[in-house]
Amino acid sequence: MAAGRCEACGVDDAARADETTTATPAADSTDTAGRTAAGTPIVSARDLVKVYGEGDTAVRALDGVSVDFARGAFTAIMGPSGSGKSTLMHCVAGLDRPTSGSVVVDGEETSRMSERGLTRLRRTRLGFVFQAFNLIPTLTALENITLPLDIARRPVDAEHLDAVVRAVGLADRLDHKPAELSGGQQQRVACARALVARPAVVLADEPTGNLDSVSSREVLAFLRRSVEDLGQSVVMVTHDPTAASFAHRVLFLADGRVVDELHDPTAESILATLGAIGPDVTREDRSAAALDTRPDPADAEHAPHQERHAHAHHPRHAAPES
Ligand SMILES: Nc1ncnc2c1ncn2[C@@H]1O[C@H](COP(=O)(O)OP(=O)(O)OP(=O)(O)O)[C@@H](O)[C@H]1O
Repeated sequence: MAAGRCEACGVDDAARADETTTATPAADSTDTAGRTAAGTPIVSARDLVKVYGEGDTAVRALDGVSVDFARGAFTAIMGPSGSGKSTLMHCVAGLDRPTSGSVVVDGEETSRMSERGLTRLRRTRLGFVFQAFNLIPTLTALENITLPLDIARRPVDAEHLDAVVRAVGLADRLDHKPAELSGGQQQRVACARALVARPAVVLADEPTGNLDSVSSREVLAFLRRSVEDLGQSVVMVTHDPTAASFAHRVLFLADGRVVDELHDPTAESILATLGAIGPDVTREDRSAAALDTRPDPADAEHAPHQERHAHAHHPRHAAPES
C-alpha cells in the first residue's frame, strides 16, 4: 500500500487536484488485444520488466509483458503462485514502478508519472476491490459506497449511484453497517464503492478469496453485470478457475510472462490451460474448482456462449516453485 492511501477503499487522500501528468495516446490494440469494440484498450502494457533486488538475489517478477486490456471488458489474470500476477496489477495501478517498459491507463502513460500524478490517477481513474472487504465498520453501506467521493470532495452523481446500487442489489441494505451484512453483501458494497466514482478501470485482487461459493457467485455476477450494463472495465487476479470463467477473457502468466489466453472461457477450458502450464497449478486450482461456484446458466449476465480461443504467445513454461 502506498503511503497516504486509504486502506479501506484504495483512495489516496494526499493528492492535489492541480498536478500535471504526462499524457500520451493509447497504444493501438495489437497481438494480445481482447474485445476492442469501444476503441483503444483501457490499459496497455508494453515490454514490462520488473526486477526485485540485485545480483544473486534478484527476482525477475515480470519478464517482458506486453498486453492490452480491452475497454468495457472483464479480464481475469491467472497463473501459478509467483508468476507475477500481483506485480502486473501493482504496475498497472501505479503502486509499483516497472524496471523498464511502459503502462498506459486510459491514455495516460503512468510509468513516467510523478508520485503525485500516480496518486491522482488512483484517486480519479482507478477503482480497487481487495480480498479483504476493507469496509469502515462505523459507516453504513451507503456511506462506505460514497466514501471515495467524500474523500475526494467530489459530488455524488445520484443517477449513477442509483444505477450502481441497483446493479449491486443492495437497495434495501443501504442503512446497514458492515457487521449486519453477509460476506458477499459486504464485498458487493466494496464493489459498488469501487464503481461509484466511474473509474476508468476496476482492479480486483482475489475479490472472492474470502467468500463462500454462493457469495462468490453474487460478487462475480455483479462484476460481470457492471461490465455488461454499466460499461465498466474490470481486471481481476484470481486463483479460482470458476471465478475466472465469469470473465470475457483470461490471461495466463508463468515466470513473469504471458503464456496463453482464453476468450469466453469455461472453468473446464481454464483448468485445461492451467494444466498445460504447470502441474502445480493444476493441483492447487483443481481443489479451488471443486468448490461449486460454477456460473449459473440462468444468470443472464453470464456469457451465453462460451468457446475456447486459446492463443499461445510464448512457449509454455514449466510452473515455478510455489
Ligand atoms: N517486494 C518484493 N521484493 C522481492 N521480491 C518480490 C517482491 N514482490 C514480489 N516478489 C517476487 O516476485 C515474484 C512474483 O511475485 P507476485 O506476487 O507478482 O506473484 P503472484 O503471481 O501474484 O503470486 P501469488 O499468486 O502467490 O500471489 C515472486 O517470485 C515474488 O517472490
